[in-house]
Amino acid sequence: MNGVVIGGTRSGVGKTVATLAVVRALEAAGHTVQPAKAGPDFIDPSHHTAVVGSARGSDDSGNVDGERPSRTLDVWLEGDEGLRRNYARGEGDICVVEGVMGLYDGDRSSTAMVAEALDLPVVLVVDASAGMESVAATAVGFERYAAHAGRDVDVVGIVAQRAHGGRHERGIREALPDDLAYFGRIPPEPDLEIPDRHLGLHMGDEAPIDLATLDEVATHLRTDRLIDVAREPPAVDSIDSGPAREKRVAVARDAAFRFVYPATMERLRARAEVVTFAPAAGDDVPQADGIYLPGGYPELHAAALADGPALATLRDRAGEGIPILGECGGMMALAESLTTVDGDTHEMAGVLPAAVEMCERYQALDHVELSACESTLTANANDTLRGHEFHYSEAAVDADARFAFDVERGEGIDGEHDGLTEYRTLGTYAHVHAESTAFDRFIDSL
Ligand SMILES: NC(=O)CC[C@H](N)C(=O)O
Repeated sequence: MNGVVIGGTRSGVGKTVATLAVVRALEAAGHTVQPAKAGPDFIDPSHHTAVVGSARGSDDSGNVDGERPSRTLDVWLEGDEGLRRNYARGEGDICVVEGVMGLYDGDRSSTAMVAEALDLPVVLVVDASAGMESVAATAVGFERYAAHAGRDVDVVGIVAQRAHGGRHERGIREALPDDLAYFGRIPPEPDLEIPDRHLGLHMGDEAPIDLATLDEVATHLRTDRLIDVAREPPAVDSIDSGPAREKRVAVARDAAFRFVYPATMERLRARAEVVTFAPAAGDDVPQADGIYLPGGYPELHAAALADGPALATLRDRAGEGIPILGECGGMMALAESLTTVDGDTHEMAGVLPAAVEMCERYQALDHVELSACESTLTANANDTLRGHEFHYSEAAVDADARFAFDVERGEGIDGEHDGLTEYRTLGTYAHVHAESTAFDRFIDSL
């Protein structure tokens, strides 16, 4: 599958809107598009997933999987090879990879590193709201910087963000040197701003960009030129992740439990039967050999969760020794209680000895690395796991709480540890990626 990377000159330049418009423009030209996102984020991919194909986001019955979910490409979490394997499992004839921050920013998994690992060309999104010839100068700088820094980054052209047509656009285009293509513009348009994720944590289907507006914007993009520059990454061998087992894993999937990397679902499905259920919509937990509760927004559905049957069933299953893995929001549902920012406290499953409280600001947002102090559901003793943490809550744990992981990098639950354990239940603030060994170990433990 050919691909392009949409990189930005900085955070907040409008990469997400440019990416969504590129996706729509390519679809309008008859292509099947696989969206992807550099970095570990769950929010931007949800915006991609919501505009791709016929997918129009979720309803509360728990349908949160779009037709072609956006893939998470993170060099630090997956390694170069893992990243290429993940990319290769995408579907479509062209992959559009949205970058993270400014093109060269980030020392663990920058957009430049993702583009290098996949050998994909970079289309640079440059803010044109207050410039014309200087837009071209900026692009030349980003292109030349690669050689200066000894990087294998191929900036092939620009999308001018917040550019008017006519004289403005012409001025930008004519100032570009021959080796930088003009891929079109995003007009200045207030309706295209996505509400700040840090305040409201808007997912793609909760704050959708109006599709008609997006499609109008897409008409200003030069898809023919994008198709010309798109390239295919180096080939990879698929890895054998272990034999399929006659086991069944129940995965919570609804508006409360929605932070799942597509690669994780694929990995689980490759080795076990996966059944999904929607606890926030009143589903009970299906019969299964193991249960996975991904992260999400249990705090927004705390009353529905507390009223439904799933939490009590989780408590019973945990006591029976069924392996249960909860990540961040999933761990919160396994805790004793969850207090929202309004001060309401809801009883949760009561499996893990922690009282979780939502805070006004995010408490952690970064890559994490954990080392296992004991053999646990997702790791053997001394294994290291890489993941991502992003949450507004904090967890107050009982004095005799048992942790399975030391935190080598990141915050974990108390700054030093992650992985609360009781019975065969494990709850982490870390979300681990399927290219780590965690999910294979989980399947092996069933
Ligand atoms: N990453 C997550 O699962 C987030 C959980 C929850 N919404 C919080 O902010 O704490």
